Amino acid sequence: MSDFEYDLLVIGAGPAGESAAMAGVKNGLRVGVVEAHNMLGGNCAHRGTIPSKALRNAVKQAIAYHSHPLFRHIHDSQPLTYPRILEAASQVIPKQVELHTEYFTRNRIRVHEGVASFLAKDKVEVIDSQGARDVVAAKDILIATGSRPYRPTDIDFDHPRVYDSDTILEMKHTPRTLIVFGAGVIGCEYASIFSGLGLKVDLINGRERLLSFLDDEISDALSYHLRNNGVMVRHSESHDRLECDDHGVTLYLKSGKRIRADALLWCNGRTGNTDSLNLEKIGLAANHRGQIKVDKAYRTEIENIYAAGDVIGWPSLASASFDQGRSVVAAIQNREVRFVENAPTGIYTIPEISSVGRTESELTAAQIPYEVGRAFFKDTARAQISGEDVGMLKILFHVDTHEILGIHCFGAEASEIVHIGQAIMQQPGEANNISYFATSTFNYPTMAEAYRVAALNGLNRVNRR
Ligand SMILES: Cc1cc2nc3c(=O)[nH]c(=O)nc-3n(C[C@H](O)[C@H](O)[C@H](O)COP(=O)(O)OP(=O)(O)OC[C@H]3O[C@@H](n4cnc5c(N)ncnc54)[C@H](O)[C@@H]3O)c2cc1C
Ligand SMILES: NC(=O)c1ccc[n+]([C@@H]2O[C@H](COP(=O)([O-])OP(=O)(O)OC[C@H]3O[C@@H](n4cnc5c(N)ncnc54)[C@H](O)[C@@H]3O)[C@@H](O)[C@H]2O)c1
Repeated sequence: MSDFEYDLLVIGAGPAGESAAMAGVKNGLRVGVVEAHNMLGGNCAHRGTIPSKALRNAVKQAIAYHSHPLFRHIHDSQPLTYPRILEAASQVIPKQVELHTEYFTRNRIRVHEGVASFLAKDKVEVIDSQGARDVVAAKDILIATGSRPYRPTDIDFDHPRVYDSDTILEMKHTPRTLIVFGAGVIGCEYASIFSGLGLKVDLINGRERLLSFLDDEISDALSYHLRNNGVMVRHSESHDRLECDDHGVTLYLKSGKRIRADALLWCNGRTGNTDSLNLEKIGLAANHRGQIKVDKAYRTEIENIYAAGDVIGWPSLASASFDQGRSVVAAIQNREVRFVENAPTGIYTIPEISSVGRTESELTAAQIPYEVGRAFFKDTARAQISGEDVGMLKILFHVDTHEILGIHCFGAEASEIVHIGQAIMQQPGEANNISYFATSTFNYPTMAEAYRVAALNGLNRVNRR
């Protein structure tokens, strides 16, 4: 017996779950959603993408204000504290919740508030915070439960000076020094935020270079600018132990180094939210990172159960999750499914980074002859006017066909700028050609000018051969 019945039941109302629910309703399915949190938006809106981007924006505005000659005469006696920027940044969350709630209301999608766990392949129970229980049945079920920070057992996350990317959003003071352990995307973004706020930051990287999936030149630029902004980047390190006391933390690294700071932000990895789902009941297992394996139609090993978003692991992006959710509905309805790959990267460090397509190292390894066209932001009128002149756009293209193979950018608005190139790169056949940028007229002054400069730079190099 069940209390509710649907065509599609979505567990989790983050980007993957929400987009699947919307696509389901628009395509004629009866859709129900289960969400453990008492507000919509998922971890994306409450703990991940949105708060971290809002924090960064607040810090960037403060940096611009303090460094702009126009405001130099204004003396702000109040120091900029973390709680102050957190308060400013937090204002976006209720707006996000309102937006997401409106989507569900307008599309008349019922949201069951509570934690879902499987009773059978087509049935889940939902227990709410008061202990009330509903049984919900559906032909197809999507697991879109997202992820949370990975917490190794030897780190005391209950200590008031130890944070992860969730609890840092509750920090009530402004440390003077901070260790950011883990230099993945989250670690690099938070290192930028806190160094922008004036903290002395030690960024501990387990690998030999920062964000090694990036083009080497961009990764090197990030290291340079983080260091330039006061971040001490330490590569190839791993932790031995962490000692905490009333005044701070001491991190002992396996290399023998000992680093002392007022607080530690642990940013090393994420775990899929699968432990509450009772997957054993239906014969489904998650891997050691709590992630569920899917095929290219986002189907798990059980035919009517799908998974999307962070719970399936790579690429673990809100951008990809939105598209994966829609793809799940296409799969359920036997329409053509887009497996989401080649998502651009948009990394909100200071400076910002974005790229799409292949890197120089990948093209070299694949023995594809390419040429490089570069434009430096300092040489564009728009960047000179805005004063944000740190940055570069780099276009990689095939030396014979001029097909664009990769676009790599760092500097202000890089994550927007990359889309101009992406649009051309995704054109079929010969329409994907760097000459587009040399033969089109762009608004001036804009950052699109960088594409023209980079294209001409690259084509001139080919013509010199
Ligand atoms: C600090 C940080 C910054 C980030 N920045 C970016 C960025 O700039 N750009 C980008 O593209 N991505 C970014 N990401 C990644 C992005 O936030 C995630 O990829 C995205 O949120 C994943 O969406 P999702 O739908 O899988 O789930 P989530 O957003 O994780 O939501 C899952 C939902 O499922 C619910 N849930 C879990 N278990 C159950 C259960 N058993 N029953 C009912 N409900 C349940 C949870 O309450 C939650 O609301 C960032 C992540 C972090 C942590
Ligand atoms: N701007 C953005 O696009 C943005 C911003 C922040 C986060 N994110 C997404 O969030 C995800 C997580 O970011 P991140 O910085 O934590 O790291 P990451 O994926 O780079 O992981 C950091 C380190 O932790 C290890 N690790 C990961 N999960 C683990 C687990 N469960 N157990 C043990 N070790 C584990 C990894 O091997 C790696 O060495 C990324 O995949 C990223 O796509 C994106």
